[in-house]
This record gives sequence, C-alpha cells and structure tokens, in this order.
Amino acid sequence: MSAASQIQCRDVSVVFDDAVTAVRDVTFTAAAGEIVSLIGPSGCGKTTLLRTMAGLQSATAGTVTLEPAAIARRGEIAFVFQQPALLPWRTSLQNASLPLQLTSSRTDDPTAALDALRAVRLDDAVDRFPHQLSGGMQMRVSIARALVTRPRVLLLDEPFAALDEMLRNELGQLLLDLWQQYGFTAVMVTHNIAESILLSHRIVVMGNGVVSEIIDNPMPYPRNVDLLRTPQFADFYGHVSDAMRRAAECETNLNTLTKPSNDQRVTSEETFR
Ligand SMILES: Nc1ncnc2c1ncn2[C@@H]1O[C@H](COP(=O)(O)OP(=O)(O)OP(=O)(O)O)[C@@H](O)[C@H]1O
Repeated sequence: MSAASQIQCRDVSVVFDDAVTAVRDVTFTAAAGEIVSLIGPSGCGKTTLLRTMAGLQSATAGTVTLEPAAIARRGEIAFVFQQPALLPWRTSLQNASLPLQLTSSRTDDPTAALDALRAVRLDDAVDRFPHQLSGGMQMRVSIARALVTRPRVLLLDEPFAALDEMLRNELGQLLLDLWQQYGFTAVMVTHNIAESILLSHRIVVMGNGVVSEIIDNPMPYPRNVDLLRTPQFADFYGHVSDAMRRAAECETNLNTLTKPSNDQRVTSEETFR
C-alpha cells in the first residue's frame, strides 16, 4: 500500500481571465489518511479548488503541497468525476487497467485491475462493457480505475450526485471500506450534507470562494450507514446545515455588494480591501 500524503493548501487563490475570483486565500490541511469534504453553495469554488489540488488547474496565488510528494503521472493522485467517463469500447477490466497503461508503469498485467474490481465488488462484471452496467456499477468501475494505481490521494468531485439515495449510501459505505483497505487521503466535493457527515473527518464549508468554516466531525470510525439514523447524526446535521446557511447568506451579501449600481462604480476588489 502507498503511504497517504498530507495535502496542504496555503493562501490559494484562483482567478479566471483576470476577472472571476473563483477561490480566494484558501488555507486548510487534509492530514495523511484523512477524509475531508468540501461543501457550499453552487458556484462557490469547490470544483476549482479540487482541480487545483489535483494539479489540473494552476493557482493564481498560494501553494498546494503534498507530503510525501505525490506524482500524478505515476497515478499517485487519482481523480473521480461526477460522470464515470468510461471508454465504451473497453470492458470493465480494460477500463480499470487504463491508468496502468497510461502512467509510467505501462503494464499489461491485469492483476492490479482485477484486485481493484474485486474491491468494488465487481468480480462478476469484469468482461462487461459500460452499456451492460447500471449507473452504480459504472461508478464502481470508475472508482476501481482510480484505485488501480494505489494512489496516495483520492480526489472526488460529486461522485455520487447522479445516483439515487439508496445507491449513494451504498457507494458511500463502499468508499469507507475502500478507505480502510487502501488508506488514501480523500478530498470530496459534495452538495450532500448527510454524505459529508457519513464519510469525512472534517467538513470544509465554502462560500463565495473562501473557506467560511471548518467543522470537525465527532462521529467515531468505523462508520456505516446506520449512523444516518442516530440522534447524534440528526444533531450534527443541523449544525452543518446552519454553517451551510451562513455560507450561502455570506454569498448573497457579497454578491449584493459586488454588483453595484452604475452610479456607484465600485469594484469588488475595492469593496473588500
Ligand atoms: N474555466 C473557467 N473560466 C471562467 N470561470 C470559471 C471557470 N471555471 C469555473 N469558473 C467560475 O468560477 C466560479 C466557481 O466555480 P466552481 O465550478 O469551482 O464552483 P462549484 O462550487 O464547484 O460549483 P457547483 O457546486 O455548481 O459545481 C464560478 O463563478 C464559475 O463560473
């Protein structure tokens, strides 16, 4: 098993086209082996921050440091997207093997891909093509493909958003099992408060590009979906939900301030300096 890496974001800002500040001075650390959720209103910069952590987007300012270093071309950083994005002409085994063929290992040995498919409980679907799989099974193949290189860091962008609640809980449970087995550090963007509570050690709440709150999750591990029916869960859900509301209100207030009437002619930079 690869050692997990700590991810440290320090004063990270991302500005698009010199005009849109998607992420502003974000600082937080995901400890090695921790699961962290990024939640917040739509458009608050979660995906941009996750892509910056993956090295898919450059930071305009600030740094993202992985310790020990994790190298994407060796598959040490893996990304799971909302859509499974499988190649339709490849079987589950061939899709799960893809990173091994693209990364520096360049191996055709199917053992690691078979192991990853077994871990996501798809032993009996290795020779099926994507169109022969349900949505949940396709997502499992996508997760197997991410894990096949034994990444130190797993970044997930709303991986279960397109699935119904039962399937989402089932795959959440699967992700917890895989985390126990593989020991990666995970950062996951989600809109789903219950999912963030079920899975993560800490919940980073964002609003308007900034981190508005970081909430430690007191629920002990190992966890399973039964947690969702406990009074402690209900209490904590209310707490996270209030933080989300505050982030959304902050977003609304900032938007009001950053959209001045013509006669005010104030830039957002001036407003917040
Ligand atoms: N490539 C880009 N060019 C210009 N603006 C962008 C680009 N990508 C994102 N943005 C803008 O940056 C802001 C943050 O977008 P981002 O996708 O990170 O938010 P998000 O919180 O992930 O949203 P959602 O929850 O809806 O997926 C938005 O205003 C978006 O329009």
